[in-house]
Amino acid sequence: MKTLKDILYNVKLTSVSGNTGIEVVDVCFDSRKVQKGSLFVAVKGTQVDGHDYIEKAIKSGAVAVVCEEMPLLPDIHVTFVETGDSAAALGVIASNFFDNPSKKIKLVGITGTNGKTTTVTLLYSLFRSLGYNVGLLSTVQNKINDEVIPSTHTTPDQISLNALLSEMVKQKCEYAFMEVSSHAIDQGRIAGLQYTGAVFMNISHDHLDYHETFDNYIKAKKKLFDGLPSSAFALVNMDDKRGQVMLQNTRARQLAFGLKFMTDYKAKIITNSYQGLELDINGRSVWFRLIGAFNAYNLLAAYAVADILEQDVEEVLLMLSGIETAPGRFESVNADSNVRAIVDYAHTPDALENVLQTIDSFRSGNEKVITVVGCGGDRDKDKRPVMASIAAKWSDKVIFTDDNPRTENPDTIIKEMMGGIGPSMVKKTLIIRDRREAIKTACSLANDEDIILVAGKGHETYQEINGVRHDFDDRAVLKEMLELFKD
Ligand SMILES: CC(=O)N[C@H]1[C@@H](OP(=O)(O)OP(=O)(O)OC[C@H]2O[C@@H](n3ccc(=O)[nH]c3=O)[C@H](O)[C@@H]2O)O[C@H](CO)[C@@H](O)[C@@H]1O[C@H](C)C(=O)N[C@@H](C)C(=O)N[C@H](CCC(=O)O)C(=O)O
Ligand SMILES: Nc1ncnc2c1ncn2[C@@H]1O[C@H](COP(=O)(O)OP(=O)(O)OP(=O)(O)O)[C@@H](O)[C@H]1O
Ligand SMILES: N[C@H](CCC[C@H](N)C(=O)O)C(=O)O
Ligand SMILES: [Mg+2]
Repeated sequence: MKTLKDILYNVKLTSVSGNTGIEVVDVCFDSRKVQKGSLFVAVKGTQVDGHDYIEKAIKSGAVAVVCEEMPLLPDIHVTFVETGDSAAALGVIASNFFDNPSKKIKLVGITGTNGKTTTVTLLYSLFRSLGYNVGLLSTVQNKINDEVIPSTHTTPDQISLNALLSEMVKQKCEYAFMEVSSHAIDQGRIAGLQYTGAVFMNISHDHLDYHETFDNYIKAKKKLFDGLPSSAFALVNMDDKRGQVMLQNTRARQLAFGLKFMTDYKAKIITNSYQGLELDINGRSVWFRLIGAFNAYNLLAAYAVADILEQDVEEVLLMLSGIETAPGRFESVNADSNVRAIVDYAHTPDALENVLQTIDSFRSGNEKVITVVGCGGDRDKDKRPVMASIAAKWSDKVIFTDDNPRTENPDTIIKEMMGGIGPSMVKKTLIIRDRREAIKTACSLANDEDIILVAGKGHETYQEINGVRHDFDDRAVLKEMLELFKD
């Protein structure tokens, strides 16, 4: 059992009222989860202010409260701790509560608009095949060795994150590879963690609903590198013009990778086809199973991390060359059909353009490209017309459909997408809101050798409408429809 004093170690406090020697059984930032003996941390959120729930938390048994403003609550005999930043304090508290697991494992964080899941998944698989005990924290799933723990976020909250890392330590994991989202950095979810290294993949248009400006989005990502200790490494993609920006204020050892300039880790694409990628990496030529030029960056980043972590590079390349793509990332759907069908998680303009350009570069004759795509509700609205225009530009036929409308009116989302469709592109555009019907239509329109891309949901197995997740899997529906329309 820990005392409040133990778990406040290294937390920046502005004042304390009450006894810090009391025992704390649990740490909560949600009043609804408080039990007798909990510490409640009041965090200001995007929807509500956790400070409004302090009284409720105390009624439910909280023995101590961490907050940014002392509430005016008379006759309440709990300990109050004031801090300038509750979310950051929660990170440090959660680390202390779980005995600082990030100091007992080699933790590597990967950030970037696109490529995080792919790269952490490559690293997880690579280090497993090299014989290590490994943890994974990703959008698709969390893993502790071979055990799968479903993930709710790309980067979990402070408590879930440290609980997972602590379990990884218990299961003797030597390495943990985690995705670090910009939301997580901004919300203090990674505060208090000790990284062995961090990787920057790229930055492009996304999440402006949350960060409001692109500059804020860059600054959020940079904070990961600014917070690294001098013992860590900071590895950045030099082909992205913000790679250098990430390194500006870091104390960590600086390393770079890229395809365009001479850097520490350099790759050249020799062959890029549906069979995979042949790359020259630092002078060695190797075939990989992943498809698309963008995946050269993910493979190169994984290789660089493995080398920095002092793995045998020959063995690393051998193992990496056998690893499959992450679920829902340029995943081919195999059906008894002559149509080529791909499911991809492209939900940003850059990702969609990369995937469609890749498909375009593989065309050898008159095969048509049919794209089914939508944009998520309660997310960046500005990317909608841009994604629509990219989809139409690179496709012969494009079908706009629903993708997790959440609490928004799906017709409004599609209307905003249509804002990116000029008169010359209207005739190749169809609107079929029901995603199953949209995929069915794409399959009915496709002839032998044509290519169908279903973009935006990748590994997701649901369609979220008004808080309810209805079962839906692009891969399963696509397979079913391809078989329905096969010759
Ligand atoms: C917009 C956003 O990021 N929201 C995250 C945020 O919630 P919030 O700030 O909206 O919280 P809030 O509802 O305002 O509540 C504020 C505080 O009051 C507390 N509260 C609230 C109600 C109550 O009755 N009692 C109570 O104590 C809450 O527990 C919270 O501490 O903090 C919560 C706890 O960490 C997250 O679960 C939640 O993620 C929501 C569900 C979400 O959808 N987030 C997405 C956008 C996200 O984080 N995505 C990134 C990946 C993006 C990408 O890279 O593509 C991710 O890392 O997953
Ligand atoms: N290095 C890359 N550069 C640009 N686009 C990429 C890259 N890697 C993958 N993509 C595209 O982005 C999509 C998402 O990839 P991935 O899931 O690896 O990214 P992510 O950063 O984890 O995304 P999220 O923010 O949703 O967690 C892929 O399906 C592909 O279309
Ligand atoms: N991590 C991203 C995932 C987007 C996936 C897409 N299917 C959507 O729902 O918009 C987000 O939460 O913004
Ligand atoms: Mg991800």
